[in-house]
Amino acid sequence: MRKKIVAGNWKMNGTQEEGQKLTSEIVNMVKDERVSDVTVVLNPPFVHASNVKKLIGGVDNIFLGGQNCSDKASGAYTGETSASILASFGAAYVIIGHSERREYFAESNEQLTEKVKLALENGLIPIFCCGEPLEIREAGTHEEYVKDQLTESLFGLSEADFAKIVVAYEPIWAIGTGKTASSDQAQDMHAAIRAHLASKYGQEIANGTSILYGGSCKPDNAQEIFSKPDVDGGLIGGASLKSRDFVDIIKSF
Ligand SMILES: O=C(CO)COP(=O)(O)O
Repeated sequence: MRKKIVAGNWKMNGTQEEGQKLTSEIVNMVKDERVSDVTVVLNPPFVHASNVKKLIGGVDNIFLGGQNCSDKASGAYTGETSASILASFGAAYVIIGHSERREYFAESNEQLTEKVKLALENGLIPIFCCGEPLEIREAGTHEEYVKDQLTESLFGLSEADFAKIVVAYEPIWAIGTGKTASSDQAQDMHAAIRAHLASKYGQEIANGTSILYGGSCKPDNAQEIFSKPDVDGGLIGGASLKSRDFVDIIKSF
């Protein structure tokens, strides 16, 4: 059985007070409503790490994650946060290769490989993002595009390392646009991704890899998307900033 995961990506949102309120509300709802069969990951801006870690303290299925980490281990890289620093604050996951990082910070597939390696060396589980822009979807070459992203960043990993990776498919045209992929579009891509992983790492590892969908996932479409056989959860942006919506998405399996 693959792990079911719902991860909230707060992006660059939330004051200290807002982050604490949001986290407390999510923790209370998850406890009160006995949501225990889904792994929940909160990925706040780095400075929230201690507060969030403290607040999720007693709940077994809620974890702290980062939205990014450096491709360097340590040193004079002003403004960066390393995988080891993140791990020392109690993080268990880290998002790597989000399309906003690729686009606005020009992150290359090679740099993402370094980030993945450092995350793994420090005991963090990478949530590796892939996904195509609109023009690629319209040209009908989206499967090749996404497969290439995975091949270039991940296929140098050993089997043991690859088996720890979580993949998130986020079509760029669906992020923050209110335009979600249909559940069939998500399923088709997730199945293609799994087949691609199997071609390199074998069916058993591919079958054990959780593949999350991201892009305008909301309480009213999550159930339909999560019902698909190759969709193992979601990476949630906007709706992860509203505790009720986020927990309703978690409960959509
Ligand atoms: O980018 C996303 C999560 O990483 C998705 O964002 P939205 O849910 O706001 O579309």
